[in-house]
Amino acid sequence: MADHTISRRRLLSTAGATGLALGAAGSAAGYAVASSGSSDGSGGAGAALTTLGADEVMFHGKHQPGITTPVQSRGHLVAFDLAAGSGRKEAAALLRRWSTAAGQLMAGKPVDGAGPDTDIARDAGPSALTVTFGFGHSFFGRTGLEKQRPAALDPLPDFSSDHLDKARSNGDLWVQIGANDPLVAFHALRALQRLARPAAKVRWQMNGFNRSPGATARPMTTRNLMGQIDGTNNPQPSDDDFNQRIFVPGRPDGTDPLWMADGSYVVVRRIRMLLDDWEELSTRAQEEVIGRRKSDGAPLTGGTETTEMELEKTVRDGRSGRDELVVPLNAHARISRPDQNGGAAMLRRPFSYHDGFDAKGEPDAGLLFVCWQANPLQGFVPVQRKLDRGDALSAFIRHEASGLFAVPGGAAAGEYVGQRLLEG
Ligand SMILES: C=CC1=C(C)c2cc3[nH]c(cc4nc(cc5[nH]c(cc1n2)c(C)c5CCC(=O)O)C(CCC(=O)O)=C4C)c(C)c3C=C
Ligand SMILES: [Fe+2]
Repeated sequence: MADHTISRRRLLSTAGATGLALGAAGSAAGYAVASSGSSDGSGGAGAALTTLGADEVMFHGKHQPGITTPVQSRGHLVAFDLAAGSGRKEAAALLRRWSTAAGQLMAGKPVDGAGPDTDIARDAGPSALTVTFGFGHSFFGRTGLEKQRPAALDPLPDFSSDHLDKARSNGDLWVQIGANDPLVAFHALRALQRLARPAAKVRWQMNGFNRSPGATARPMTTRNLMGQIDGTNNPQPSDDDFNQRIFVPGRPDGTDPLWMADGSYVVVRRIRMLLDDWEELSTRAQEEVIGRRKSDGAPLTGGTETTEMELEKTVRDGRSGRDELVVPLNAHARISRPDQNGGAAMLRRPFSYHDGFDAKGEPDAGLLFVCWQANPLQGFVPVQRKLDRGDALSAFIRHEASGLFAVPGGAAAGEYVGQRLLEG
């Protein structure tokens, strides 16, 4: 996380009054320093860009950006299919174009690979933009690279509660864009879509959001559209087994092909929330569905958000006179735990979405569930199998689209993402 992010705020503040360094940083980054004077103290001529626009994430690195990067307030998930006649050569050229553009975009620079820059992000800083690329199962057949297809990309099993739309699922290539500014995010989306031509075209696209940084008095875990604090018990980079759980080893042990070194597998699910039904429940009933308090995310057994859940704690039920578990057996946060799933764990990094209201007036809204793991068979799959069988939350959600993608390690300077696969 920290190794990817440098704060331009810090860069600009240490540049001090020299002007030269500030100007150099500003022009190298391709964003303008505010030039309009103001008499109300809100920012005068030459005021530095010191808000969240200045945050920059590095494109080159061991892992691709957008995995351990703090989740941004705006996200675009896009799948592309290679065009008829496009094979390995065209795919390699596309990944090269995309990687060059991603590096420019993440540095806040204009992109000119598909004609002049659109100017959509002009005046803005990089705003913590990240661009992440992945390969779907179908990519390998299209490019004659079947032998390089990881076993971990085998299609996910069917789950009994699935209502999947095939047209909005899977795809040859996957791109995740995240930024803390909607114009910066759309600028990247448009640039990458233009650069895809004529090799590939959009198969599906989903737009998501999270809370804006600075919207709360202190940094907090974000809330989802059911109003719950969501993300509390994610694996932390400081955990001893974090890398082992989330990333393919730097020297794959034979389970994964070499080109997946330092990569990860991402499962993407568009999960609609049945909000009209959910909002009929009392707060207490909603809390029992999850097993945590809505107000502060603490387990129902007490404490604060980070207090360990007491799975065996009981309370005497006034009506039946029996001792009942405080956290019900089918509570979502109980049954999704690693210790209830043979150690299976994943890094959840979702965006909320809202695509308007349907003919019945119900919101088409929910979670673009994005989770990362070294192996989906030791992450998403066993947990979703368990949830599919008996999650109290199931009555209030519907899985509508699904994707599984292999996300290779980060590109070194001068390299493009996937080069070891496409030129190996
Ligand atoms: C298969 C994996 C999971 C799906 C699909 C999923 C959907 C989903 N989850 C919420 C809300 C919450 N989930 C919480 C915890 C949690 N969820 C999963 C997995 C899936 N969730 C895991 C592994 C965990 C962590 C369990 C643990 O170790 O404690 C929580 C509690 C707070 C937290 O830890 O984040 C909430 C709230 C929704 C709304 C949803 C689908 C729309
Ligand atoms: Fe969950």
